[in-house]
Amino acid sequence: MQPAVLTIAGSDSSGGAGIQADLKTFAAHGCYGTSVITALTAQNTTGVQDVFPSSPEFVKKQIQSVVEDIDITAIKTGMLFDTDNCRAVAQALKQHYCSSTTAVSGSRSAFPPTICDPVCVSTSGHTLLHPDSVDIMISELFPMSTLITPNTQEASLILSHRNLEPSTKIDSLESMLIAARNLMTLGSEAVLLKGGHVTAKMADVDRLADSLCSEFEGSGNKENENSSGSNKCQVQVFREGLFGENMEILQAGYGGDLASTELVVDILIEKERTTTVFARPRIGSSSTHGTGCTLSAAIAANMAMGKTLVDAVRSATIYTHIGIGTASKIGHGHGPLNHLHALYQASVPQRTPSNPYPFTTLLIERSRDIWKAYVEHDFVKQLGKGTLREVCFVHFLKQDYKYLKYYARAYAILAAKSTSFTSIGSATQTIINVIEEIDTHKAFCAQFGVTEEELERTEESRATTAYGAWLLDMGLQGDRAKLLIALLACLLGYGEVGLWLKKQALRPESGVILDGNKYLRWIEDYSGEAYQEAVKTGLEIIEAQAAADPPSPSRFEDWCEVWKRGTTLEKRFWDMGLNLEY
Ligand SMILES: Cc1ncc(COP(=O)(O)O)c(N)n1
Repeated sequence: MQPAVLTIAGSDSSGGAGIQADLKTFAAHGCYGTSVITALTAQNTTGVQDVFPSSPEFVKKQIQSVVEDIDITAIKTGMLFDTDNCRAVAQALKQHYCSSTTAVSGSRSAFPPTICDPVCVSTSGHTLLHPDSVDIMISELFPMSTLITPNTQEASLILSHRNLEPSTKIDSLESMLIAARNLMTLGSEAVLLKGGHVTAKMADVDRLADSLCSEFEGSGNKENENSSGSNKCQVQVFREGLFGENMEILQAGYGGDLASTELVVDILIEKERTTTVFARPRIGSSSTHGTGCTLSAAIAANMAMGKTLVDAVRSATIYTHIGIGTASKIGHGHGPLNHLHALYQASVPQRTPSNPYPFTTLLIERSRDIWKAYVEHDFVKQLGKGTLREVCFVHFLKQDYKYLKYYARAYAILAAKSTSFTSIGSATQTIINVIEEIDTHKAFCAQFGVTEEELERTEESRATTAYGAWLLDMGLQGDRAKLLIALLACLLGYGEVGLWLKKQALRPESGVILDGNKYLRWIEDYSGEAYQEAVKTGLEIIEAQAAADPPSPSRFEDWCEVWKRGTTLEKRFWDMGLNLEY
């Protein structure tokens, strides 16, 4: 299925914004792009040199030609330039979509999802919509729009035309929320207010989420990727490419100041009580020409593919973010984004100072539930409280001893698949580390009355064999990256568990106690410097691999499956520990 999507916008001769950005974005999403040109611009990355508008009659004709022949699944509008063209667009669309006998005349439900990007002024400061046309755009186009997507400057301009607050500067998340709510009164079904020009930090996002939740009588849920079950209100916060829950291990490796990371935040309001906040790290780049066009085109394409509005906006913000992050320098001014990144590589954000582990963050985010089930397993909690039955711990230790043999052998395969002395060396070093870890194991076991002979004689449990054999299989399948990811779930998970337990111990209500805990040494080992250093090295290797050879979307999906499987097998290993299953 290749849904047809229509853009009604201006042409950008430099190819970064307008019609050209839209068509590339549609293509990148697997949609068939059609276009109605409202104006030609003589434009490049340094500015707009001239504009030559299409006549309103010709705009209407183009729309009729397209919609009478092709079944359009979503529409986006961009630069409309003047009052006559705004009217022409509204009339032609109404004429087609509201004249059919089945359509409720004039009602928005007659239209395909319609995204209105109220383009008013170019980034370079050139007028793209006559100031006296703003009123017509509001009265004619907003009521037929599923979503409008102004930036803060456009929002100020639009609101000032209706004497609504804040008519001047929108420079904080609080003023963005007020503006977005006021924009909701202008007739569109939903509003996405883009905060690219607003400076925000993590604490600002938390404060906004808290105030939204308390405003809605605490029935909202500000957890990442969760929504409240109540249909009365919904508050969601998406933090993309930023460390979230159960990512102690990534934050520890980061070593910077997360609180000072500059974020870009967009606010989506669908209904009075349905608000979604999208936050991501700001990329310091001059390749931002056409960002607004690209975002609205991506939302339209995602909706044409059947996504809900929230999902469409979420993936469009990620698509656009990666487009900025992977852009090549083109032209002498504000260059275009890389619209086609999704065709060649998966949507993995670039490494930045605020997140040096974007690939790993994405892997964890993609299978967050399994990861949480693994690192916050009952076995781990009981171990932290010191209530874990000794027989379970000993059983686990014996099986872990068996497992580590597979683990070391898998690293030997990794060494064989490595082509530089550095990578051969680091795989070999891990084998040496594992052998040293075995000594710790033996010492532990001795402490619990288990001799080395008994360890060797232990029968392997099914969970151990399944996990170990799978690791070796991943090694034999060919892709070095796949093997690295297969090994990562273990390396990272134990580091996370060590740090998580240490953190829990600071919260008396968690019940985790380190003083007098008979498993303290285990916790100390995995939260200790040596193990954490090994984790850091592992993270560096996997991130370097992903950055040096960015995966295609399908290869990335394969990798996600490997990660998910590894995490599941780890979780089953704890299950086995608790249930003493052989
Ligand atoms: C044809 C056309 N449409 C839209 C924009 C806005 O894009 P930007 O805000 O990046 O200048 C533009 N410059 N040209």
